[in-house]
Amino acid sequence: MTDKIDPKIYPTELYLSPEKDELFQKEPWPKPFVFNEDVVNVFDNMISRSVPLYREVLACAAHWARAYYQPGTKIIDIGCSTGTFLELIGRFLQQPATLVGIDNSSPMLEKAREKLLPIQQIHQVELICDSAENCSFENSSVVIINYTLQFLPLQVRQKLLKSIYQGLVPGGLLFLSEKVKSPYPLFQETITRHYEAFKAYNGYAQTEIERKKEALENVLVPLTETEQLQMLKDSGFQQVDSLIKLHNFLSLVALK
Ligand SMILES: C[S@@+](CC[C@H](N)C(=O)[O-])C[C@H]1O[C@@H](n2cnc3c(N)ncnc32)[C@H](O)[C@@H]1O
Ligand SMILES: O=C(O)C(=O)C[C@]1(C(=O)O)C=C[C@@H](O)C=C1
Repeated sequence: MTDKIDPKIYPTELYLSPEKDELFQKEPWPKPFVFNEDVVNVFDNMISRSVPLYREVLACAAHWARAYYQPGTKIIDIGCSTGTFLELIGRFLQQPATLVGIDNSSPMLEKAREKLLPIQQIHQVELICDSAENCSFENSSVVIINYTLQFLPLQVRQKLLKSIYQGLVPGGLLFLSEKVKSPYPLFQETITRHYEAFKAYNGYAQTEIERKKEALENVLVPLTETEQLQMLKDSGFQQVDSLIKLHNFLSLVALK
């Protein structure tokens, strides 16, 4: 017999701060793009208006995290930003756990600390202000890395994925979301236009879209989906699958 279907397994309510992202409307805007205090103050609004299916991706990550979490191990969110995923999984998990957030931006972690106060009554929460490359992932059964690997230097990405693989317990899960690019220039052009229309639909003016695109050049460096999959396989993950893709944003799962 299959388990009873739990409607609560489909969480969609995220704890997002309402401050509107108007950063690229006037000088000075963050160029090159950086996760400084100005960005942090509007980050929840920025990411939820800039990443297609952001809510669905986090809900999906929470579902997979709950399914693969092993008692006595850690759930680690790399590039946890303001703690939105950790807050969601904290509400959603059925047993107390150790939830670890890693981010190298201290203003991000200040926001996260505030957001995560309520769930600390149930879970042990650890926030680490450091570069992911310097961290250990030992005794983790779930590692989430959403929209963060894309900001790391190319030569560091594979090393980080290998270190995550080493730290995961057997049966542990990696959930990875990234901005990707098409290997075909014509498709890339069409996808970009559609993505920019998505941003415009979410209230960004053309100038804001163009300024941010310029600010992100050489800061956010996307790979192709094939390259992402290969990197995961080369890091030791043998069972890798894609879950969500819209425009140039992709979510994958990989099992140890
Ligand atoms: C786009 S945000 C991630 C969004 C978040 N995962 C979410 O789903 O809401 C990228 C985050 O990665 C952090 N970051 C960038 N480089 C990092 C590194 N080398 N180590 C740790 N965190 C890093 C940034 O400070 C930022 O908070
Ligand atoms: O690619 C873009 O234009 C985006 O705005 C995407 C993106 C991301 O994927 O992280 C870039 C920077 C911010 O962190 C929020 C969203």
